[in-house]
Amino acid sequence: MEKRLRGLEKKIFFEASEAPAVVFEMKKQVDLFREKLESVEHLSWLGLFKDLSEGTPKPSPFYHKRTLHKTRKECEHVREKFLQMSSLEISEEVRQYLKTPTFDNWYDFKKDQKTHYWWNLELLKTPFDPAGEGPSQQRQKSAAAKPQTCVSAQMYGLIWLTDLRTKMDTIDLLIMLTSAVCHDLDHKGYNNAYQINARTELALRYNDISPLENHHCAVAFEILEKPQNNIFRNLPADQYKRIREGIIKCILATDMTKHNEILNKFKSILPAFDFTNKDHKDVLMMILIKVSDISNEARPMEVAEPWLDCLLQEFYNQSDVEKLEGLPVTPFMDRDKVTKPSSQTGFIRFVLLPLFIELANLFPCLEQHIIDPVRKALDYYTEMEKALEREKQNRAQSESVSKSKETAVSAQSTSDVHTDAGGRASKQDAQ
Ligand SMILES: Nc1nc2c(ncn2[C@@H]2O[C@@H]3COP(=O)(O)O[C@H]3[C@H]2O)c(=O)[nH]1
Ligand SMILES: [Zn+2]
Repeated sequence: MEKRLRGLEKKIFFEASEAPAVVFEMKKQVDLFREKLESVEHLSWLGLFKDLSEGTPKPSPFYHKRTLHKTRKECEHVREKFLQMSSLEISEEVRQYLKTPTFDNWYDFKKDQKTHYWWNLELLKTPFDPAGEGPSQQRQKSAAAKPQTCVSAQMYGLIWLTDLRTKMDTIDLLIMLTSAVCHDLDHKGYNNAYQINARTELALRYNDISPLENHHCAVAFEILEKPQNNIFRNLPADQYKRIREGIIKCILATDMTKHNEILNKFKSILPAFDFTNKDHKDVLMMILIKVSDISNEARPMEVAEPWLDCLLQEFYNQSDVEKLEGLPVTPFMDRDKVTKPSSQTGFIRFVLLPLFIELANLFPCLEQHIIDPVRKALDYYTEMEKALEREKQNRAQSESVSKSKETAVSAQSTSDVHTDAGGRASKQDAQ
């Protein structure tokens, strides 16, 4: 928003040489909004919260183009929180709740004494980074920060709902859960298309091949390389190799440009799906992380919608930056082309449902948990889309009515002038 405002301001300066009062008013509002984000602790998952007493420096406007490193003090602070949480006992009630796909990431867990530390989002802001100086999660700096919790919780829920513990090895489950936690580490808030078009450091490093996903994965292993972080350090080498291979496969599968390829592979093996076949299991693992990754609409509306608003902000922000930097504009992110309902009806019809339906072919029990809520969301956004369309038509109609009224009034006054002048002229002629 700030960038957009700065762009508009530049344009106005060019055209009017002085910015009108409304621009200053908007700037004031943006400052107030930023202040709120920086000072309200429960919004800290957005990554803008500043503990002013510690005097945290402001991120540079080009923070998304470089990698941030935590200071030792920040790392110690996170480690302390991590240790506090690790020693917390989780009640049976919470355990059961976490097995359902209704996880509410907006819930203020701080109010709930039973879950106070465990779900303190501070941990989830920096998963697996209790002591090292690994790169932080940049996406937390973007408005659309998606706490890794949602995806990990969805994966955990899916494992329980489908009773995967009886069908797959524990190692496979460990791979899926770890991948879910790490799948968006240090997300830049700008997608691969942007990375490639803007020739960012990541695109250069990974030769334009899934730059973000390669980065998320590399960051995960960079963190795990430190012995104090490495939760797999006691495993034999062959198992570690299998886990590393599995995590890389799962995280790379979250690149949405691979969506059709993976889904088609899954469809082709479905009729004879075999849980003892490694290739089949590998594809299923990729499908499960993909489902978890994009399953926001499977959550209750009051949980899903605020997250979607953040995602759209991220989209609009990227397309604004693309416009400002003269890069190709990603169409589904363009604020002039997409609205919330149009974005969702398209995404649900063409991406979500086709994927979820195939998974439910293998696990029919999922129908009620992930497909029914997504269909409801589709109805909701279809209605919203229609209402917006009606509103647009009404506005266009009333604008054209008022325009034709204006034309009629000006035509009338012109003809009055003419008649008046004509009248006087004929009077003069008579005289
Ligand atoms: N329009 C829309 N896109 C989504 C939704 N959920 C996930 N996505 C997209 O799917 C992508 C998955 O990877 P990312 O998290 O990087 O970015 C995500 C979004 O671009 C959704 O509900 N609506
Ligand atoms: Zn991602």
